[in-house]
Amino acid sequence: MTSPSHNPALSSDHGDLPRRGLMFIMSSPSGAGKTTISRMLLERDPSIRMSVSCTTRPPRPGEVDGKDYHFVSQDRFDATIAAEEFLEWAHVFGKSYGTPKAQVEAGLAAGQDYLFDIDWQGTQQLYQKLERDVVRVFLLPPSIDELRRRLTGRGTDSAEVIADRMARAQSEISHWDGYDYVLVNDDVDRCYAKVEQILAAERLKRARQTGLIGFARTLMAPAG
Ligand SMILES: Nc1ncnc2c1ncn2[C@@H]1O[C@H](COP(=O)(O)OP(=O)(O)OP(=O)(O)O)[C@@H](O)[C@H]1O
Ligand SMILES: Nc1nc2c(ncn2[C@@H]2O[C@H](COP(=O)(O)O)[C@@H](O)[C@H]2O)c(=O)[nH]1
Repeated sequence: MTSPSHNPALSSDHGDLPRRGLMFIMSSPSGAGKTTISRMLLERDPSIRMSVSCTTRPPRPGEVDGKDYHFVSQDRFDATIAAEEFLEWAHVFGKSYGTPKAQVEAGLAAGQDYLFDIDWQGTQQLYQKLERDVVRVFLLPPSIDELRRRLTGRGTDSAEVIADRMARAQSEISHWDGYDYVLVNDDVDRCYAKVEQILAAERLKRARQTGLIGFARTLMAPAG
């Protein structure tokens, strides 16, 4: 039911104005916890949707095609690049990863928020293309030893893959200053709470509130 004080320029009784969606990017060295925090966010916040990437790496145990990634051949990946159907793509750890364009562009205009688990190269590309829509968050592990423990403890990768990811961790970490927010993922719940706060504040940014001009006009119109 509409409250007596309801202004029809508001999109809901909660005082929300129509707004453009945002692109919430989480990056980190492998094993710092992006997937863990992303899953919590997707479970708890129905207003954000995962941008599912394409990759040429094989699935890990438990990963589902179309949910965790679109697992594709290198030929298929290359054809998608040629057709300009990626918003961004990069080589990471010897494999190809890319963000499909299709759903994201239309969704943003309709107010849909998207979550991206992508590396620093992809983050730079998205920032160059869609700067105003992008929110960049970088997760750091509390220590390098803890990062190794997490990669080993996850139990999904061979010793060779873990060694490769550890060898690249410091170079990944060197990109921390290309992000808007940098969080140390020491305790999962504490880190998640900070992510939630960032998302809440970013959603309220004036520039995203496409309904603001019209709403302010209704308030400034001469009383009739
Ligand atoms: N704050 C934390 N404390 C302890 N363990 C954690 C924490 N955050 C994540 N982990 C654990 O660390 C391991 C790696 O986490 P996760 O898979 O989320 O990392 P990732 O950054 O997504 O890695 P990748 O880039 O390789 O996909 C998992 O086993 C996860 O349960
Ligand atoms: N530039 C992009 N990077 C991506 C994308 N999808 C994932 N990633 C990053 O790759 C590494 C490795 O991921 P993993 O699942 O194999 O452990 C990690 O840093 C991801 O953030 C993408 O579409 N574009």
